Amino acid sequence: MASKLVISPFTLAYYTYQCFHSTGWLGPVSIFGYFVIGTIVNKVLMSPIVSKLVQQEKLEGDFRFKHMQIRVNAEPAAFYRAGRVEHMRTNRRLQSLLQTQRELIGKELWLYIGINTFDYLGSILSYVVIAIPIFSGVYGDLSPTELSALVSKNAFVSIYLISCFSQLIDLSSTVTDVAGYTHRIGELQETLLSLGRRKNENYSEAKAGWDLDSSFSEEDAVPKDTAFLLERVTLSVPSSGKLLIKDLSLRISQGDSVMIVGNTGTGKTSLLRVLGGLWESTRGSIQMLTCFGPHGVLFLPQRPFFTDGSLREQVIYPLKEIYPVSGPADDERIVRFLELAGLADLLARAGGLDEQVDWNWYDILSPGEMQRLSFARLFYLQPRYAVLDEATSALTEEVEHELYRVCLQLGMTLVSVGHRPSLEKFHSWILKLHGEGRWELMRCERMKRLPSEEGC
Ligand SMILES: Nc1ncnc2c1ncn2[C@@H]1O[C@H](COP(=O)(O)OP(=O)(O)OP(=O)(O)O)[C@@H](O)[C@H]1O
Repeated sequence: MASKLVISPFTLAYYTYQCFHSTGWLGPVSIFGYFVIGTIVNKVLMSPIVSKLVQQEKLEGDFRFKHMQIRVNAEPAAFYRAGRVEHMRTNRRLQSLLQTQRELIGKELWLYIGINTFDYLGSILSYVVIAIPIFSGVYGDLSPTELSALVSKNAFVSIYLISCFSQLIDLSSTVTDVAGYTHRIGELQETLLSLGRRKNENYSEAKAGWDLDSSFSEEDAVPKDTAFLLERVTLSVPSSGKLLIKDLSLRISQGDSVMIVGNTGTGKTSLLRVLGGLWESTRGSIQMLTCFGPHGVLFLPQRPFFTDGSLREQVIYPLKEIYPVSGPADDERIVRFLELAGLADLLARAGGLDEQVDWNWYDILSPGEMQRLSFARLFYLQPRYAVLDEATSALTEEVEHELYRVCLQLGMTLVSVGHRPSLEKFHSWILKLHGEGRWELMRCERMKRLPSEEGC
């Protein structure tokens, strides 16, 4: 397509000149007029195709997403006996995709008819251009031999000029495809750019990336052993504006583990999202003063996350390579942490640390095992601060006790969201969220209540 577009202006200019030379002004003017009409008709036929193509791409994405959703949730859907309803819903998406594809084909049909008609009439036009001067007597004084030589020369030039235009018109179908895809990609880019521009001014993060030796300058007023500093933070749900926390001031420092409690929907996970910089606070400032990563801050989300790959890759995630050095020492550490997490048998099930398994980790692990594996990862990465969002909800109190004990033994300061009172003993502070912006901060051992305005 690009080569045709680049070469076309030169061939058009050359054959326009040749055509003018052979047939006078009548030839080029009628051919150019024909091209203008063809372009207008094509434009009218192309416009609805672009928007249909964008719609088709969106529906195709929705259908693939639904397909993936069923694959991932096949077991829960089977427990609900939801085969029929899921089949109906998936079918509905497929039908709407097929309907759009049919409409697209219908519109493309008219475009193809337009293109072919233009090609067909173009070849007739070339003979009309040649015939007019002959029948109007311009070449009346030529002998039949001279006339046939002239006709053959003129025919070549005008046919070639029309064919140059036809090639441009033939590009219409390719142009509509490119325009549709470009439009869709443009929409994605605009969304990403607007997200990038909406810089979170209330949030600052210590050196991005996995900085293992991060430290702060001496002049820094905040002690080096502080992970988060929140000043009068107000937090609302972005989509609905529902107020969750109002004017929260909090400092989370080394050794001062905090447990966040509260009813369902009061904003516990949302507060962690704000700490992690995923959500913006409505007001106030949040500083993450310790870098993210091993020896820094690590988040354990409510839903465990596993990647594809070997058991080792699950444990060291999100490190790409084995840190600090590959080899038996690292293998021993991983095995020891798997044992501490209560997953000694997993090594045999996976066929070793580096066996490339062909299963989906979500399918072969129970919810409790997933949480245990997440803890094995935490033990391996050994952050200074671990932010745990209901990370032991599928485990018994005894197992929970053991895992938390190991975390503290490894020197981690914890920020946990949890519901069980048995967790309190691992924390120095309890932040209780009451909803609608209200909260209270309590010292854990003595449960000394502090007024909302004071920080930790
Ligand atoms: N991605 C989201 N988009 C819009 N609203 C959300 C989103 N996630 C949570 N919410 C809403 O924000 C409010 C707080 O949710 P959050 O997950 O923080 O509650 P929680 O206290 O952690 O609850 P739970 O104890 O059930 O985990 C809820 O009303 C919830 O519906």
